[in-house]
Amino acid sequence: MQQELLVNCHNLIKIYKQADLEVVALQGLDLEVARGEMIAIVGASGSGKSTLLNILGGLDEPSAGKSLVAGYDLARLNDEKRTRYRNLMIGHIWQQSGRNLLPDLTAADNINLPQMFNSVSRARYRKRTRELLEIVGLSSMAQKRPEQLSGGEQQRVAIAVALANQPTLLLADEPTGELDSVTSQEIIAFLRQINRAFGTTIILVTHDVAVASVVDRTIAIRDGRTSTETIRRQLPQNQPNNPGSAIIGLPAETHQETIYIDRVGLLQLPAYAMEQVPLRGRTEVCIMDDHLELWPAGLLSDLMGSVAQGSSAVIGLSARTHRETILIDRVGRLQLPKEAIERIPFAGRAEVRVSNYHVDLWPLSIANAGVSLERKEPLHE
Ligand SMILES: Nc1ncnc2c1ncn2[C@@H]1O[C@H](COP(=O)(O)OP(=O)(O)OP(=O)(O)O)[C@@H](O)[C@H]1O
Repeated sequence: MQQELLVNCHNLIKIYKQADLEVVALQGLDLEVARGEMIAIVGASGSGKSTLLNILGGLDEPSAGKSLVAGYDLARLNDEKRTRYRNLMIGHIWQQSGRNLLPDLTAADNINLPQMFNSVSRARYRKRTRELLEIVGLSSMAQKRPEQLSGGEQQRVAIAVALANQPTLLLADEPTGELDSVTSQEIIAFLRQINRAFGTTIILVTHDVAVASVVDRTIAIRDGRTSTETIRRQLPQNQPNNPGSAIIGLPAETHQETIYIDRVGLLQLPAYAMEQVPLRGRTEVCIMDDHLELWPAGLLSDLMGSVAQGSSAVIGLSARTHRETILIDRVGRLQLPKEAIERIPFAGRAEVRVSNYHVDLWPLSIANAGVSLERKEPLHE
């Protein structure tokens, strides 16, 4: 990742202890977020999304692992530093309006409050509140209490509250969970505008898969670990996606997934790859010069005829290509052969490309060459 990292978590672990019970909520999670990015975190209930957000927001302490945000080491904050971190660096938006806004205060006073806690002068916070109400399109609602506002308007005020102290990182935990789909889209689009206009880094937890088309990356968490990453890309027109492979069905703007590979080569293929290529049970791993190809076991021999007869120019494999058959389970989990991780420089992650008959894994450095991520320079206020 070329941009400055704002969030850098590695092997993050969170264990909750209750009486004699231990719940491992995060079990070795890796996450990197560049300054100015907007990413979504998705995952089943209980997968650890809120735990991660609470740690990043300084509301909870990690049990082990690296967790750095804007130079703050979240595992080593004393009370004073933690309060400063929460007040100055972080904006939080929750699903429930009651958690975002105080019901007895007007919209304007709700936005004033966090600034007053930060000892901002009255003149400055009133000016900032007026500006924020304008930004969220609610200037005329300044004196309304939350119950006098619609759900979408309440979340707009919540966004203004979260932005009050100009946070570096905005954390939104299911901010549209209680809204209808049209209002949800408006709020997500609005968060995107904030991200673009002010360069505020945003991490959004959501169940809404449509959000993937709005954010820069979507990271899926499974059982307290990062499992897949979907990057929204702009592929240049007329550029071959992958020389030497027939990638199917990728429009100019497409989603490609990056998966994580651990040190011993364990990985899980994304669901769509498993749906398109019948790899279940066993797969043949072909180690090419710069990437790996995973073929359904037996199919290659059928296509190439006898290996002893040489090579197939059509499918680009020579008889000398190193091949090995490995096991793969129903949900796409497998362990790459040692030789594969030694020969291909994955450095923990691979881009998945699905072809007609096979699934390819490319190291990011090679996969990214010539295919630029659609990113913008953050604007500062
Ligand atoms: N304070 C706590 N004490 C004990 N266990 C907890 C605590 N908070 C979370 N957990 C447990 O940690 C695991 C991860 O929970 P978390 O709330 O982070 O998941 P989630 O992905 O946000 O779920 P949801 O989508 O339902 O909000 C769960 O097993 C949960 O029961």
